Amino acid sequence: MLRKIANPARLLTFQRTMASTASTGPLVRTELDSQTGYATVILNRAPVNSLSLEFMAEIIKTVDELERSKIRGMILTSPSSKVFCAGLDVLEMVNPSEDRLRSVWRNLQDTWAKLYGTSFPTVALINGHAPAGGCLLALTCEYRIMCSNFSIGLNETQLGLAVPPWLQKTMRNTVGSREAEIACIKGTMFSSEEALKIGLVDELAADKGEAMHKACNYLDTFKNMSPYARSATKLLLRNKKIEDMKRAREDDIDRVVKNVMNSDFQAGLAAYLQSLKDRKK
Ligand SMILES: CCCCC/C=C\C/C=C\CC/C=C/CC(=O)SCCNC(=O)CCNC(=O)[C@H](O)C(C)(C)COP(=O)(O)OP(=O)(O)OC[C@H]1O[C@@H](n2cnc3c(N)ncnc32)[C@H](O)[C@@H]1OP(=O)(O)O
Repeated sequence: MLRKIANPARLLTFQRTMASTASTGPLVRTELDSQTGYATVILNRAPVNSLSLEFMAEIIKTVDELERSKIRGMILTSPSSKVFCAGLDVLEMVNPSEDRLRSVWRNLQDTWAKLYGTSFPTVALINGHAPAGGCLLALTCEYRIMCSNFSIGLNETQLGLAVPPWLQKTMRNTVGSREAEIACIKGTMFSSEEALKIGLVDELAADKGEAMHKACNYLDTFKNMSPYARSATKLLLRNKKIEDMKRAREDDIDRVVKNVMNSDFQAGLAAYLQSLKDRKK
């Protein structure tokens, strides 16, 4: 839970330390298997794949390129041994300029929409923790395979954030209304095993190798199917939700701006950032 913080100077130290953490190589790497036509998309923003404005722009660009390349399937994963994606870059929420905050939120909406509406089949290979925005990325995929001993969930309320309607709906479609309602309100983080039990993930794997094997198995189920029939059906199932999000997107952005610019939220966020640092001591 969030605590109030008395000393804003501690927050500045945290900001500097996190901003100095650089990724090596491109923010998103893609490996294409020319035999199968499957692309592995590797989220590559060290140390925890937190979603900054620029990182989300790269993800969107990558999906656009994959659509143009007519791939047969996508596996979304991380090079880390511990973290799939740690959610939004929390620094994007620390005293942001309103313009940047609006752009961040717009990019998050677009990242969700782009991944949710791909014509090709998608698998999330969740080889590490996936809180908040990390769970969002996994939920956009058609199928989720998670390695054991990690956690996943929409823990936004624990951070003082409301879960937007379009994300609530995605969760509802995946785990059912009752589980989604309780999980979103409480901000529950599920262990891999619990996530399997409620249907938040479809399969577990002992390690990344096994998860990759299972991911290819899922994609192989479409090998002899007309890509047109497959994608048309998927888009008929999903397009309305994307259109609904787009129709309400300005209200959604206004709500987030109000939420994040609020001084109580900023105080709570400072305490949360400090608690992340303290965990390491
Ligand atoms: C901008 C507008 C936002 C408005 C939002 C409004 C509504 C949103 C509602 C729903 C939509 C979806 C959006 C959700 C919001 C979010 O995603 S908020 C982020 C939530 N994520 C977390 O709370 C995760 C926090 N991190 C952890 O729990 C752990 O780091 C981990 C992921 C479990 C990994 O643990 P591990 O021990 O391996 O690593 P460390 O903890 O040592 O972390 C390494 C390093 O990375 C920094 N870091 C961790 N998480 C983040 C992050 N999300 N953003 C930026 N940086 C992060 C951490 O501080 C360490 O840094 P160092 O001390 O400098 O080494």
